[in-house]
Amino acid sequence: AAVTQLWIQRIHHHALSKYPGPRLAAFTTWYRAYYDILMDGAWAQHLESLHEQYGPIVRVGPNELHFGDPRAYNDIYGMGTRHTKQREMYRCFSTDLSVFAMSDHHEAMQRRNLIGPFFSRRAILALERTVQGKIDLLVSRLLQYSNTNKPANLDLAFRSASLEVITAYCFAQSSSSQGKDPLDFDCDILRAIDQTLPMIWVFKHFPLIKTLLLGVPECFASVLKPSTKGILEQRKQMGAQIDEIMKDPSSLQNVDHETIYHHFLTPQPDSQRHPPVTRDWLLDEGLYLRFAGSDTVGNTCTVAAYHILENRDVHRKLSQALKEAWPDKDLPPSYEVLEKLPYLTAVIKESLRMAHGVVSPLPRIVGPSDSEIAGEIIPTGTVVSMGACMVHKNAEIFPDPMAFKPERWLAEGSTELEKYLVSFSKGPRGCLGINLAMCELYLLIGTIFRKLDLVPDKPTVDNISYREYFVPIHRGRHFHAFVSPTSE
Ligand code: HEM
Repeated sequence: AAVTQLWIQRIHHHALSKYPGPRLAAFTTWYRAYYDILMDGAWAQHLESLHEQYGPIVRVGPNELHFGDPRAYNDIYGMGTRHTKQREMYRCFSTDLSVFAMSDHHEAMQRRNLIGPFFSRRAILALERTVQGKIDLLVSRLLQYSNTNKPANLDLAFRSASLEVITAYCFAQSSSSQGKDPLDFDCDILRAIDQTLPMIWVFKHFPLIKTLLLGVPECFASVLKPSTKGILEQRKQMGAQIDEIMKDPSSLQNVDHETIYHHFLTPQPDSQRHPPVTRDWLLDEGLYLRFAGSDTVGNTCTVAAYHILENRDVHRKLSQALKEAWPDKDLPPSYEVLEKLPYLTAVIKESLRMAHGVVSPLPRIVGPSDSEIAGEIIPTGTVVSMGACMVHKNAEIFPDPMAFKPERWLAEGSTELEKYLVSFSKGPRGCLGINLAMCELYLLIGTIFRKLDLVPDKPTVDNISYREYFVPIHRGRHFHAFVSPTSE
Protein backbone atom coordinates (compact mmCIF):
# COMPACT_ATOMS: atom_id res chain seq x y z
CA ALA A 1 0.00 0.00 0.00
CA ALA A 2 2.88 2.36 0.81
CA VAL A 3 4.30 1.79 -2.67
CA THR A 4 0.93 2.49 -4.30
CA GLN A 5 0.59 5.66 -2.26
CA LEU A 6 4.07 6.79 -3.27
CA TRP A 7 3.29 5.95 -6.92
CA ILE A 8 0.11 8.06 -6.82
CA GLN A 9 1.90 10.91 -5.08
CA ARG A 10 4.86 10.99 -7.47
CA ILE A 11 2.97 10.34 -10.69
CA HIS A 12 -0.20 12.34 -10.10
CA HIS A 13 0.28 14.87 -7.31
CA HIS A 14 3.87 16.00 -7.72
CA ALA A 15 4.87 19.54 -8.73
CA LEU A 16 6.55 17.97 -11.80
CA SER A 17 3.58 15.73 -12.73
CA LYS A 18 2.71 17.89 -15.74
CA TYR A 19 6.02 17.15 -17.45
CA PRO A 20 6.13 14.14 -19.79
CA GLY A 21 8.55 11.24 -19.38
CA PRO A 22 8.65 7.53 -18.57
CA ARG A 23 6.45 6.81 -15.54
CA LEU A 24 9.06 4.55 -14.04
CA ALA A 25 11.59 7.40 -14.13
CA ALA A 26 9.09 9.71 -12.39
CA PHE A 27 8.62 7.05 -9.72
CA THR A 28 12.16 5.98 -8.93
CA THR A 29 15.82 6.92 -9.46
CA TRP A 30 16.50 3.22 -10.11
CA TYR A 31 15.34 3.92 -13.63
CA ARG A 32 18.44 6.02 -14.18
CA ALA A 33 20.64 3.68 -12.15
CA TYR A 34 19.81 0.96 -14.69
CA TYR A 35 21.30 3.03 -17.55
CA ASP A 36 24.22 4.31 -15.50
CA ILE A 37 25.36 1.02 -14.05
CA LEU A 38 23.86 -1.96 -15.87
CA MET A 39 23.92 -0.37 -19.32
CA ASP A 40 27.51 0.85 -18.79
CA GLY A 41 27.29 4.65 -18.83
CA ALA A 42 24.44 4.85 -21.34
CA TRP A 43 22.34 7.61 -19.73
CA ALA A 44 23.37 10.53 -21.97
CA GLN A 45 22.61 8.44 -25.04
CA HIS A 46 19.26 7.36 -23.61
CA LEU A 47 18.36 10.99 -22.92
CA GLU A 48 18.54 11.69 -26.65
CA SER A 49 15.88 9.07 -27.35
CA LEU A 50 13.74 10.34 -24.45
CA HIS A 51 13.72 13.83 -25.97
CA GLU A 52 12.78 12.41 -29.35
CA GLN A 53 9.84 10.67 -27.75
CA TYR A 54 8.67 13.24 -25.17
CA GLY A 55 9.78 16.66 -26.44
CA PRO A 56 12.04 19.41 -25.12
CA ILE A 57 11.45 18.93 -21.36
CA VAL A 58 11.49 15.42 -19.93
CA ARG A 59 10.88 14.35 -16.35
CA VAL A 60 13.79 11.96 -15.87
CA GLY A 61 13.54 11.35 -12.12
CA PRO A 62 11.06 11.82 -9.29
CA ASN A 63 12.44 15.32 -8.77
CA GLU A 64 14.45 15.85 -11.93
CA LEU A 65 13.99 17.45 -15.35
CA HIS A 66 16.27 17.28 -18.35
CA PHE A 67 16.10 19.96 -21.05
CA GLY A 68 16.66 19.55 -24.78
CA ASP A 69 16.10 23.14 -25.93
CA PRO A 70 19.47 24.94 -26.25
CA ARG A 71 17.93 28.13 -24.76
CA ALA A 72 17.75 26.23 -21.48
CA TYR A 73 21.54 25.90 -21.22
CA ASN A 74 22.06 29.53 -20.37
CA ASP A 75 19.11 29.59 -17.97
CA ILE A 76 20.56 26.65 -16.04
CA TYR A 77 24.29 27.41 -16.09
CA GLY A 78 24.80 30.97 -17.41
CA MET A 79 26.11 34.08 -15.69
CA GLY A 80 23.85 35.37 -12.96
CA THR A 81 22.40 31.94 -12.10
CA ARG A 82 22.66 30.73 -8.51
CA HIS A 83 21.57 27.12 -8.89
CA THR A 84 23.72 24.81 -6.80
CA LYS A 85 25.52 21.62 -7.72
CA GLN A 86 23.75 18.39 -6.78
CA ARG A 87 25.68 16.87 -3.89
CA GLU A 88 24.93 13.21 -4.74
CA MET A 89 26.68 13.64 -8.09
CA TYR A 90 29.65 15.72 -7.01
CA ARG A 91 30.47 13.57 -4.01
CA CYS A 92 31.12 10.54 -6.23
CA PHE A 93 34.62 11.68 -7.04
CA SER A 94 35.90 11.36 -3.48
CA THR A 95 37.36 14.86 -3.50
CA ASP A 96 34.66 16.33 -1.26
CA LEU A 97 36.75 19.27 -0.06
CA SER A 98 37.72 20.47 -3.55
CA VAL A 99 36.11 23.47 -5.25
CA PHE A 100 34.48 21.10 -7.72
CA ALA A 101 32.40 19.37 -5.04
CA MET A 102 31.27 22.58 -3.31
CA SER A 103 27.60 23.38 -3.55
CA ASP A 104 27.22 26.54 -1.48
CA HIS A 105 27.33 29.41 -3.97
CA HIS A 106 29.13 31.91 -1.75
CA GLU A 107 31.77 29.44 -0.57
CA ALA A 108 32.38 28.25 -4.10
CA MET A 109 32.88 31.83 -5.32
CA GLN A 110 35.45 32.46 -2.58
CA ARG A 111 37.33 29.29 -3.45
CA ARG A 112 37.23 30.08 -7.16
CA ASN A 113 38.67 33.52 -6.40
CA LEU A 114 41.49 31.81 -4.59
CA ILE A 115 42.28 29.25 -7.31
CA GLY A 116 41.44 31.38 -10.36
CA PRO A 117 44.64 33.49 -10.49
CA PHE A 118 46.75 30.32 -10.63
CA PHE A 119 45.09 29.52 -13.98
CA SER A 120 44.73 33.09 -15.26
CA ARG A 121 45.91 33.92 -18.75
CA ARG A 122 48.86 35.78 -17.30
CA ALA A 123 49.89 32.79 -15.20
CA ILE A 124 49.55 30.45 -18.18
CA LEU A 125 51.67 32.68 -20.44
CA ALA A 126 54.35 32.74 -17.75
CA LEU A 127 54.46 28.92 -17.69
CA GLU A 128 54.04 28.37 -21.43
CA ARG A 129 57.55 26.90 -21.65
CA THR A 130 56.67 24.21 -19.12
CA VAL A 131 53.69 23.24 -21.30
CA GLN A 132 55.71 23.34 -24.54
CA GLY A 133 58.47 21.26 -22.91
CA LYS A 134 56.03 18.44 -22.15
CA ILE A 135 54.62 18.58 -25.67
CA ASP A 136 58.12 18.39 -27.16
CA LEU A 137 58.67 15.32 -25.01
CA LEU A 138 55.50 13.77 -26.43
CA VAL A 139 56.66 14.49 -29.99
CA SER A 140 60.06 12.91 -29.38
CA ARG A 141 58.39 9.84 -27.87
CA LEU A 142 56.04 9.57 -30.82
CA LEU A 143 58.97 9.95 -33.22
CA GLN A 144 60.55 6.84 -31.73
CA TYR A 145 57.73 4.95 -33.47
CA SER A 146 58.99 6.04 -36.88
CA ASN A 147 61.73 3.41 -36.69
CA THR A 148 59.32 0.63 -35.83
CA ASN A 149 56.45 -0.94 -37.73
CA LYS A 150 54.21 -0.35 -34.76
CA PRO A 151 51.40 2.21 -34.68
CA ALA A 152 51.33 4.51 -31.63
CA ASN A 153 48.33 4.55 -29.31
CA LEU A 154 47.34 8.21 -29.72
CA ASP A 155 44.58 7.97 -27.13
CA LEU A 156 47.07 7.08 -24.40
CA ALA A 157 49.73 9.37 -25.85
CA PHE A 158 47.50 12.46 -25.58
CA ARG A 159 46.11 11.53 -22.19
CA SER A 160 49.58 10.95 -20.79
CA ALA A 161 50.83 14.23 -22.29
CA SER A 162 48.03 16.29 -20.75
CA LEU A 163 48.57 14.48 -17.45
CA GLU A 164 52.26 15.38 -17.63
CA VAL A 165 51.38 19.02 -18.28
CA ILE A 166 48.99 19.34 -15.35
CA THR A 167 51.34 17.45 -13.03
CA ALA A 168 54.23 19.71 -13.95
CA TYR A 169 52.11 22.85 -13.90
CA CYS A 170 50.41 22.28 -10.54
CA PHE A 171 52.94 20.18 -8.66
CA ALA A 172 56.30 20.60 -10.46
CA GLN A 173 56.49 16.81 -10.70
CA SER A 174 56.38 14.17 -13.43
CA SER A 175 53.56 11.67 -13.83
CA SER A 176 55.42 9.13 -15.93
CA SER A 177 55.92 5.86 -14.15
CA GLN A 178 59.48 5.01 -13.24
CA GLY A 179 61.02 2.04 -14.98
CA LYS A 180 58.21 1.60 -17.52
CA ASP A 181 58.84 1.58 -21.27
CA PRO A 182 58.00 5.17 -22.28
CA LEU A 183 57.04 3.89 -25.73
CA ASP A 184 53.76 2.39 -24.56
CA PHE A 185 52.65 5.55 -22.67
CA ASP A 186 51.80 3.36 -19.74
CA CYS A 187 51.26 5.26 -16.52
CA ASP A 188 50.04 4.36 -13.03
CA ILE A 189 47.90 7.46 -12.67
CA LEU A 190 46.00 6.86 -15.90
CA ARG A 191 45.52 3.26 -14.88
CA ALA A 192 44.14 4.42 -11.51
CA ILE A 193 41.69 6.74 -13.30
CA ASP A 194 40.63 3.91 -15.63
CA GLN A 195 40.09 1.55 -12.72
CA THR A 196 38.18 3.92 -10.48
CA LEU A 197 36.19 6.16 -12.82
CA PRO A 198 33.72 3.40 -13.76
CA MET A 199 32.79 3.26 -10.06
CA ILE A 200 31.25 6.75 -9.99
CA TRP A 201 27.73 5.59 -10.85
CA VAL A 202 27.91 2.86 -8.23
CA PHE A 203 29.06 5.49 -5.72
CA LYS A 204 26.24 7.83 -6.77
CA HIS A 205 23.45 5.31 -6.46
CA PHE A 206 24.94 3.41 -3.49
CA PRO A 207 26.78 6.02 -1.39
CA LEU A 208 27.29 3.49 1.38
CA ILE A 209 29.55 1.45 -0.89
CA LYS A 210 31.76 4.49 -1.38
CA THR A 211 31.98 5.09 2.36
CA LEU A 212 32.85 1.46 2.89
CA LEU A 213 35.46 1.17 0.16
CA LEU A 214 37.19 4.49 0.66
CA GLY A 215 36.65 4.83 4.40
CA VAL A 216 38.19 1.57 5.61
CA PRO A 217 41.95 1.12 5.92
CA GLU A 218 43.61 0.81 2.53
CA CYS A 219 44.64 -2.82 2.91
CA PHE A 220 40.99 -3.89 3.34
CA ALA A 221 39.63 -1.71 0.56
CA SER A 222 41.93 -3.14 -2.06
CA VAL A 223 40.82 -6.63 -1.06
CA LEU A 224 37.15 -5.62 -1.05
CA LYS A 225 37.32 -4.11 -4.50
CA PRO A 226 40.49 -3.88 -6.58
CA SER A 227 39.03 -1.02 -8.65
CA THR A 228 39.64 1.41 -5.79
CA LYS A 229 43.21 0.26 -5.23
CA GLY A 230 44.66 2.62 -7.84
CA ILE A 231 43.01 5.71 -6.47
CA LEU A 232 44.00 4.87 -2.90
CA GLU A 233 47.57 4.49 -4.08
CA GLN A 234 47.35 7.91 -5.73
CA ARG A 235 46.01 9.46 -2.53
CA LYS A 236 48.95 7.93 -0.72
CA GLN A 237 51.51 9.27 -3.18
CA MET A 238 50.12 12.79 -3.41
CA GLY A 239 49.62 12.74 0.37
CA ALA A 240 53.33 12.05 0.83
CA GLN A 241 54.27 15.17 -1.16
CA ILE A 242 51.82 17.23 0.91
CA ASP A 243 53.16 15.83 4.19
CA GLU A 244 56.64 16.83 3.19
CA ILE A 245 55.55 20.37 2.30
CA MET A 246 53.53 20.80 5.47
CA LYS A 247 56.41 19.57 7.58
CA ASP A 248 58.92 21.80 5.85
CA PRO A 249 57.37 24.58 3.69
CA SER A 250 60.88 25.76 2.77
CA SER A 251 61.15 22.64 0.54
CA LEU A 252 58.96 24.59 -1.89
CA GLN A 253 61.98 26.73 -2.71
CA ASN A 254 63.60 23.78 -4.46
CA VAL A 255 61.25 23.75 -7.44
CA ASP A 256 61.75 25.86 -10.52
CA HIS A 257 58.30 27.47 -10.75
CA GLU A 258 55.33 28.31 -8.57
CA THR A 259 53.11 25.30 -7.77
CA ILE A 260 49.56 25.11 -6.52
CA TYR A 261 50.96 24.58 -3.02
CA HIS A 262 52.91 27.87 -3.09
CA HIS A 263 49.70 29.49 -4.15
CA PHE A 264 47.59 27.93 -1.40
CA LEU A 265 50.16 28.53 1.32
CA THR A 266 50.58 32.23 0.48
CA PRO A 267 48.52 34.31 2.92
CA GLN A 268 45.52 35.80 1.13
CA PRO A 269 43.76 39.13 1.69
CA ASP A 270 40.77 38.90 4.05
CA SER A 271 38.36 39.30 1.15
CA GLN A 272 39.52 35.91 -0.18
CA ARG A 273 39.55 34.15 3.16
CA HIS A 274 41.29 30.80 2.93
CA PRO A 275 39.89 27.58 4.15
CA PRO A 276 42.24 26.46 6.93
CA VAL A 277 45.24 24.81 5.27
CA THR A 278 44.76 21.15 6.10
CA ARG A 279 46.22 18.04 4.59
CA ASP A 280 42.75 16.82 3.60
CA TRP A 281 41.91 20.00 1.75
CA LEU A 282 45.22 20.14 -0.15
CA LEU A 283 44.86 16.48 -1.08
CA ASP A 284 41.29 16.74 -2.37
CA GLU A 285 42.02 19.93 -4.30
CA GLY A 286 45.23 18.50 -5.78
CA LEU A 287 43.65 15.20 -6.80
CA TYR A 288 40.71 16.93 -8.41
CA LEU A 289 42.86 19.41 -10.33
CA ARG A 290 44.96 16.59 -11.70
CA PHE A 291 41.87 14.69 -12.83
CA ALA A 292 40.18 17.82 -14.26
CA GLY A 293 43.25 18.77 -16.22
CA SER A 294 44.16 15.43 -17.78
CA ASP A 295 41.51 13.36 -19.56
CA THR A 296 39.50 16.40 -20.61
CA VAL A 297 42.36 17.78 -22.72
CA GLY A 298 43.60 14.32 -23.78
CA ASN A 299 40.18 13.22 -25.07
CA THR A 300 39.68 16.44 -26.99
CA CYS A 301 43.02 15.87 -28.75
CA THR A 302 42.10 12.29 -29.63
CA VAL A 303 38.79 13.39 -31.14
CA ALA A 304 40.60 16.20 -32.97
CA ALA A 305 43.29 13.92 -34.41
CA TYR A 306 40.74 11.32 -35.50
CA HIS A 307 38.63 13.83 -37.42
CA ILE A 308 41.54 15.77 -38.88
CA LEU A 309 43.05 12.57 -40.26
CA GLU A 310 39.68 11.32 -41.51
CA ASN A 311 39.08 14.56 -43.45
CA ARG A 312 41.83 15.01 -46.02
CA ASP A 313 40.79 18.49 -46.93
CA VAL A 314 40.90 19.63 -43.29
CA HIS A 315 44.29 17.96 -42.81
CA ARG A 316 45.72 19.66 -45.88
CA LYS A 317 44.43 23.11 -44.92
CA LEU A 318 45.63 22.77 -41.35
CA SER A 319 49.13 21.63 -42.38
CA GLN A 320 49.31 24.49 -44.86
CA ALA A 321 48.28 27.11 -42.30
CA LEU A 322 50.79 25.76 -39.80
CA LYS A 323 53.64 25.69 -42.33
CA GLU A 324 53.02 29.31 -43.29
CA ALA A 325 52.99 30.53 -39.70
CA TRP A 326 55.81 28.22 -38.64
CA PRO A 327 58.29 27.89 -41.52
CA ASP A 328 61.20 26.43 -39.53
CA LYS A 329 60.14 23.33 -37.64
CA ASP A 330 62.81 23.96 -35.01
CA LEU A 331 61.60 27.45 -34.18
CA PRO A 332 58.14 27.02 -32.70
CA PRO A 333 55.96 30.13 -32.54
CA SER A 334 54.50 31.17 -29.21
CA TYR A 335 50.99 30.34 -28.07
CA GLU A 336 50.02 33.96 -28.72
CA VAL A 337 50.98 33.56 -32.40
CA LEU A 338 49.24 30.19 -32.79
CA GLU A 339 45.98 31.35 -31.26
CA LYS A 340 45.67 34.02 -33.95
CA LEU A 341 45.64 31.44 -36.77
CA PRO A 342 42.05 31.32 -38.03
CA TYR A 343 42.09 27.77 -39.40
CA LEU A 344 43.77 26.23 -36.35
CA THR A 345 41.28 28.09 -34.15
CA ALA A 346 38.37 26.75 -36.19
CA VAL A 347 39.76 23.19 -35.94
CA ILE A 348 40.06 23.52 -32.16
CA LYS A 349 36.53 24.86 -31.74
CA GLU A 350 35.12 22.09 -33.91
CA SER A 351 37.10 19.51 -31.91
CA LEU A 352 35.72 20.89 -28.64
CA ARG A 353 32.22 20.68 -30.13
CA MET A 354 32.64 17.08 -31.27
CA ALA A 355 34.37 15.97 -28.05
CA HIS A 356 31.81 17.73 -25.78
CA GLY A 357 34.20 18.02 -22.81
CA VAL A 358 32.21 16.59 -19.93
CA VAL A 359 29.67 14.22 -21.45
CA SER A 360 27.32 13.77 -18.48
CA PRO A 361 24.63 16.38 -17.97
CA LEU A 362 25.74 18.56 -15.02
CA PRO A 363 23.00 18.43 -12.37
CA ARG A 364 21.95 21.69 -10.68
CA ILE A 365 19.35 22.30 -7.99
CA VAL A 366 17.03 25.20 -8.73
CA GLY A 367 17.32 27.95 -6.15
CA PRO A 368 17.32 30.15 -4.17
CA SER A 369 13.85 30.83 -5.69
CA ASP A 370 11.71 29.35 -8.47
CA SER A 371 13.37 29.95 -11.80
CA GLU A 372 12.45 30.41 -15.43
CA ILE A 373 14.10 27.83 -17.65
CA ALA A 374 13.31 27.72 -21.39
CA GLY A 375 10.14 29.69 -20.73
CA GLU A 376 8.83 27.48 -17.88
CA ILE A 377 8.78 28.37 -14.18
CA ILE A 378 10.58 25.54 -12.41
CA PRO A 379 10.07 25.09 -8.65
CA THR A 380 12.93 25.56 -6.17
CA GLY A 381 14.62 22.30 -5.26
CA THR A 382 14.10 20.64 -8.66
CA VAL A 383 17.18 18.95 -10.12
CA VAL A 384 17.73 20.31 -13.64
CA SER A 385 20.35 19.68 -16.29
CA MET A 386 21.12 19.83 -19.97
CA GLY A 387 23.95 17.78 -21.47
CA ALA A 388 26.49 19.60 -23.62
CA CYS A 389 25.99 16.89 -26.27
CA MET A 390 22.38 18.01 -26.76
CA VAL A 391 23.54 21.54 -27.55
CA HIS A 392 26.43 20.47 -29.74
CA LYS A 393 24.34 18.04 -31.80
CA ASN A 394 21.46 20.46 -32.39
CA ALA A 395 21.01 20.55 -36.17
CA GLU A 396 19.40 23.99 -36.19
CA ILE A 397 22.47 25.55 -34.61
CA PHE A 398 25.08 23.26 -36.15
CA PRO A 399 23.72 21.96 -39.48
CA ASP A 400 24.93 18.44 -40.30
CA PRO A 401 26.04 18.14 -36.66
CA MET A 402 27.83 14.80 -36.94
CA ALA A 403 30.21 16.11 -39.63
CA PHE A 404 33.55 17.67 -38.65
CA LYS A 405 33.46 21.06 -40.35
CA PRO A 406 35.91 23.69 -39.07
CA GLU A 407 34.54 25.97 -41.80
CA ARG A 408 31.36 26.52 -39.79
CA TRP A 409 33.48 28.59 -37.36
CA LEU A 410 34.83 30.76 -40.19
CA ALA A 411 31.55 31.52 -41.96
CA GLU A 412 29.96 34.95 -41.74
CA GLY A 413 28.02 35.41 -38.51
CA SER A 414 29.81 32.49 -36.85
CA THR A 415 30.59 34.49 -33.69
CA GLU A 416 26.90 33.88 -32.87
CA LEU A 417 27.79 30.18 -32.59
CA GLU A 418 30.23 30.79 -29.73
CA LYS A 419 27.51 30.89 -27.14
CA TYR A 420 26.50 27.37 -28.10
CA LEU A 421 30.00 25.95 -27.64
CA VAL A 422 29.57 24.74 -24.08
CA SER A 423 32.36 22.17 -23.62
CA PHE A 424 33.72 24.19 -20.69
CA SER A 425 30.19 24.82 -19.39
CA LYS A 426 29.32 28.45 -18.61
CA GLY A 427 28.76 30.92 -15.83
CA PRO A 428 29.66 30.88 -12.14
CA ARG A 429 30.69 27.19 -12.10
CA GLY A 430 32.24 27.00 -15.56
CA CYS A 431 35.69 25.48 -16.05
CA LEU A 432 38.44 27.13 -14.01
CA GLY A 433 41.18 25.69 -16.19
CA ILE A 434 39.99 27.04 -19.54
CA ASN A 435 43.11 29.18 -20.14
CA LEU A 436 45.45 26.27 -19.52
CA ALA A 437 43.25 23.94 -21.58
CA MET A 438 43.22 26.30 -24.58
CA CYS A 439 46.97 26.84 -24.37
CA GLU A 440 47.52 23.07 -24.36
CA LEU A 441 45.14 22.47 -27.26
CA TYR A 442 46.85 25.08 -29.44
CA LEU A 443 50.36 23.91 -28.63
CA LEU A 444 49.50 20.20 -28.83
CA ILE A 445 47.48 20.21 -32.04
CA GLY A 446 49.76 22.83 -33.62
CA THR A 447 52.96 20.93 -32.78
CA ILE A 448 51.64 17.47 -33.68
CA PHE A 449 50.38 18.52 -37.10
CA ARG A 450 53.40 20.67 -37.88
CA LYS A 451 55.98 18.05 -36.95
CA LEU A 452 54.41 14.66 -37.55
CA ASP A 453 52.95 12.75 -40.45
CA LEU A 454 50.32 10.49 -38.97
CA VAL A 455 48.70 7.61 -40.84
CA PRO A 456 45.73 6.13 -38.96
CA ASP A 457 45.83 2.41 -38.28
CA LYS A 458 42.48 0.72 -39.06
CA PRO A 459 40.43 3.72 -37.99
CA THR A 460 36.75 3.21 -37.18
CA VAL A 461 34.27 5.42 -35.40
CA ASP A 462 34.51 2.97 -32.47
CA ASN A 463 37.89 4.58 -31.72
CA ILE A 464 36.08 7.67 -30.46
CA SER A 465 32.69 6.34 -29.40
CA TYR A 466 32.38 6.37 -25.64
CA ARG A 467 30.57 5.31 -22.52
CA GLU A 468 29.59 8.20 -20.30
CA TYR A 469 31.28 8.41 -16.91
CA PHE A 470 31.20 12.18 -16.45
CA VAL A 471 34.08 12.30 -18.92
CA PRO A 472 34.05 9.84 -21.83
CA ILE A 473 35.60 6.39 -21.49
CA HIS A 474 36.68 4.88 -24.79
CA ARG A 475 35.97 1.16 -24.57
CA GLY A 476 36.65 0.30 -28.22
CA ARG A 477 40.13 -0.13 -29.67
CA HIS A 478 42.09 3.03 -29.03
CA PHE A 479 42.90 5.30 -31.93
CA HIS A 480 46.34 4.33 -33.30
CA ALA A 481 48.51 5.87 -36.01
CA PHE A 482 51.83 5.21 -37.72
CA VAL A 483 54.20 8.09 -37.14
CA SER A 484 56.94 9.70 -39.21
CA PRO A 485 58.45 13.19 -39.21
CA THR A 486 57.07 15.73 -41.71
CA SER A 487 59.45 16.34 -44.61
CA GLU A 488 60.29 20.03 -44.02
C1 HEM B 1 39.48 20.56 -22.87
C2 HEM B 1 39.69 20.62 -21.58
C3 HEM B 1 38.64 20.86 -20.51
C4 HEM B 1 37.28 20.78 -20.59
C5 HEM B 1 36.44 20.45 -21.81
C6 HEM B 1 36.76 21.10 -19.27
C7 HEM B 1 35.41 21.15 -18.95
C8 HEM B 1 34.91 21.49 -17.70
C9 HEM B 1 33.51 21.54 -17.38
C10 HEM B 1 32.36 21.21 -18.33
C11 HEM B 1 33.40 21.91 -16.08
C12 HEM B 1 32.12 22.08 -15.27
C13 HEM B 1 31.90 20.83 -14.46
C14 HEM B 1 30.65 20.88 -13.61
O1 HEM B 1 29.92 21.85 -13.57
O2 HEM B 1 30.43 19.88 -12.98
C15 HEM B 1 34.75 22.08 -15.57
C16 HEM B 1 35.03 22.44 -14.28
C17 HEM B 1 36.31 22.57 -13.80
N1 HEM B 1 37.48 22.45 -14.53
FE1 HEM B 1 37.65 22.02 -16.49
N2 HEM B 1 37.80 21.34 -18.43
C18 HEM B 1 38.97 21.21 -19.14
C19 HEM B 1 40.24 21.38 -18.67
C20 HEM B 1 40.56 21.77 -17.39
C21 HEM B 1 41.90 22.01 -16.93
C22 HEM B 1 43.18 21.91 -17.77
C23 HEM B 1 41.80 22.35 -15.62
C24 HEM B 1 42.94 22.72 -14.73
C25 HEM B 1 43.27 22.11 -13.70
C26 HEM B 1 40.38 22.33 -15.25
C27 HEM B 1 39.88 22.62 -14.00
C28 HEM B 1 38.53 22.67 -13.67
C29 HEM B 1 38.03 22.94 -12.33
C30 HEM B 1 38.85 23.23 -11.08
C31 HEM B 1 36.62 22.88 -12.41
C32 HEM B 1 35.62 23.05 -11.26
C33 HEM B 1 35.04 24.45 -11.22
C34 HEM B 1 33.93 24.60 -10.19
O3 HEM B 1 33.39 23.62 -9.71
O4 HEM B 1 33.57 25.75 -9.85
N3 HEM B 1 39.67 21.97 -16.36
N4 HEM B 1 35.65 21.84 -16.58
